[in-house]
Amino acid sequence: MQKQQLTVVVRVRPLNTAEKAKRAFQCVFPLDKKRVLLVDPEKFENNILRQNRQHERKFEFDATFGAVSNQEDVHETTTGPIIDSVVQGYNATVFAYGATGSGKTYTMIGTRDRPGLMTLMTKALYEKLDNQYQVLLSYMEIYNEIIRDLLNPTGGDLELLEDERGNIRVPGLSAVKAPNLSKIMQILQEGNLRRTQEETMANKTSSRSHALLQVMIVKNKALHSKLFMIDLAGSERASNTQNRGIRLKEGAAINRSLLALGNVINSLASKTTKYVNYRDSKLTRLLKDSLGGTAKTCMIAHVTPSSTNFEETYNTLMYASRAMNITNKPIRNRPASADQVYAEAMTAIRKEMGSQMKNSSSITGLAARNGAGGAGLPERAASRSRPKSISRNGSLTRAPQLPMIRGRGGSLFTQLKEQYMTLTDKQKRLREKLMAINHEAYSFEMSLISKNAIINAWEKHHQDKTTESIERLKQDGELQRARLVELSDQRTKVEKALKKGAENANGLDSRMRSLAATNEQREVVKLMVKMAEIEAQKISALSDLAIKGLIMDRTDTSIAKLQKYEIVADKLIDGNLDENDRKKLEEEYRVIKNQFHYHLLPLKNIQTTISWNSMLLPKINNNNNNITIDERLLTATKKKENITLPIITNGREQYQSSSTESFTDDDRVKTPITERLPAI
Ligand SMILES: Nc1ncnc2c1ncn2[C@@H]1O[C@H](COP(=O)(O)OP(=O)(O)OP(=O)(O)O)[C@@H](O)[C@H]1O
Repeated sequence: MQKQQLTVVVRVRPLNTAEKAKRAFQCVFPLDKKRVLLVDPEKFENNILRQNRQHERKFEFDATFGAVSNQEDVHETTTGPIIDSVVQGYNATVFAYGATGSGKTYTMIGTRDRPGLMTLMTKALYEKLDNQYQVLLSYMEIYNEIIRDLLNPTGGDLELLEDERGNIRVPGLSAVKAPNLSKIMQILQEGNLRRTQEETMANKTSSRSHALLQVMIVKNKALHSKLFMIDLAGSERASNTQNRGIRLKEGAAINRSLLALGNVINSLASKTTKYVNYRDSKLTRLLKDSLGGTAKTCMIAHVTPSSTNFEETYNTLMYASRAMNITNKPIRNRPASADQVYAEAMTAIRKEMGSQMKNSSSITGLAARNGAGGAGLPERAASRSRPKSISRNGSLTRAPQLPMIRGRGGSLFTQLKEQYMTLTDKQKRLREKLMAINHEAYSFEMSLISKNAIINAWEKHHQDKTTESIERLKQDGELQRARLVELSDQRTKVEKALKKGAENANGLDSRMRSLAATNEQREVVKLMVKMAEIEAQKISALSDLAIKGLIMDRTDTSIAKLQKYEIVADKLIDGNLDENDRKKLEEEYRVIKNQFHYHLLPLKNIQTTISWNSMLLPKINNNNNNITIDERLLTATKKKENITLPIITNGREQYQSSSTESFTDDDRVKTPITERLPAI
């Protein structure tokens, strides 16, 4: 188990009293150390939907734990070996997956009497590290794609940044030393109380967010290794189609991150995929340097044994079992992705080209043996010895001319072909790099536009005052600006290399065309050029998609900000507040209100923002360097921007008439929202 990169284990918790009261019975049975048996409780019922499903199914994992296994058993078998890797300097991630009430929090956090893996693993780390190492703990949650510090609840929403070495950072996230076990337990318990929770049918205190404990091991002031221990949100929420409103949004966010996590694990386990897309969710972006590479990953899938939860259990075991299959047979079981289809097509075409080239060289060889076009043979000699054949009208004619690749000319064509293919691969890698740079830069640009607008609006009206959130916006803005400068440099370099590569490819293309002596060779050249073009188009399309994804993220965040704004407005209206509290709340209200409005600005500005994609597909994109956003997206954005925000006057919420709201975007930047707010 130690050598694998991805370990998948399953834990089945005991049947609880509520389940027993409902006369639920056990439908999952651990068979031995690795296998579990799932029995369909509706076995004897005549359910048409289940007729084709197996009634009993065995699943095999790296380990299984039943009701009699305790926290130490799980730790010793599963996560204990991971600690050794972390001590050696490798990053690692352990995550608990499963439906609500299946025991994820119990395994990861546990109780005071039965501490979970977060405590046991941290304790094991302490025992193995000497005093030249420092251990720092951070505890955060991701709820609806928003990161919050669970150790500092007043810290607001946190951003994700990636430095030039690819290290992921969350500026503003607190990191504390935890000298002993009871302190770790205290941190976890307190943090957990701050987690977004809600009562579900299966669990009174169900966690609706992903909770991440990050343990950083520092040696000589440098990061030695990083360990993530994650209690994921319940997977059932992701698949519940009855959800509406907040639950629907919550489900969509959970679904998205669990799907993204699954995709990342798929790609990492595949031997053929070079590009791993971490960007689809905050969760995977955050884990970028702790999943993959030499990092160890362990998934602990959780199920309840209860017959009443059969569907969830079935889904969880299938998810875990897919992860297992990937580990054992990486290529065969991997779902076909666009990349894989492309890679396979490329291999097929290469093979085809290879055999075509072999044919042509064997013909050439024959021709050479016959003296036709043989090295050093004069053309006349070659034509003299051409074989003759009988024409339809019976007269003797010259046989069709054999390929005329002369000696060294034939091998030169092959060499050029090889060079062209190597260059195509190199261009592909450069384009992928450029795509990643574009994506990161674009998200920073959007974020900076709104940050600047909020700060300007604030400063115009409160020159002498500042708030914590404004300070944080400024600090984050500085970091983002610095990163943008770096990205811009990187982009210039990559673009230069791409341009040079394109020139070389053109040169090779013309030389190959002039050397191609047969239809087959001309066909090969055409195919290779076409393939290179398709490759460029594919990456360009992927890049546009990724940027559209960013825009969607942004609208999602704006909705979350609107919800926050509503909460503060409600407090202002309802609360029996004293003067101090009211003042504080009003300030917060203004900042959030500005945040909501200005957050949407970049979505409109985007049409005039120069695309960072210019070099991804020069031939097609050169005439139109702007990102084209599809109409639907713009209409959706417009609709959201037209939301009229209420004004709080004397503790009452009032809506402006539509005429006062009819300002242009430029007005909006110049005239901050605070200016249009009457004094409260
Ligand atoms: N292995 C176990 N042994 C004993 N009790 C357990 C075990 N696993 C879970 N439980 C109990 O089952 C209940 C639900 O567990 P828990 O809160 O850990 O579920 P969860 O998967 O984290 O749920 P949610 O996703 O809703 O947060 C808790 O009361 C917990 O103490």
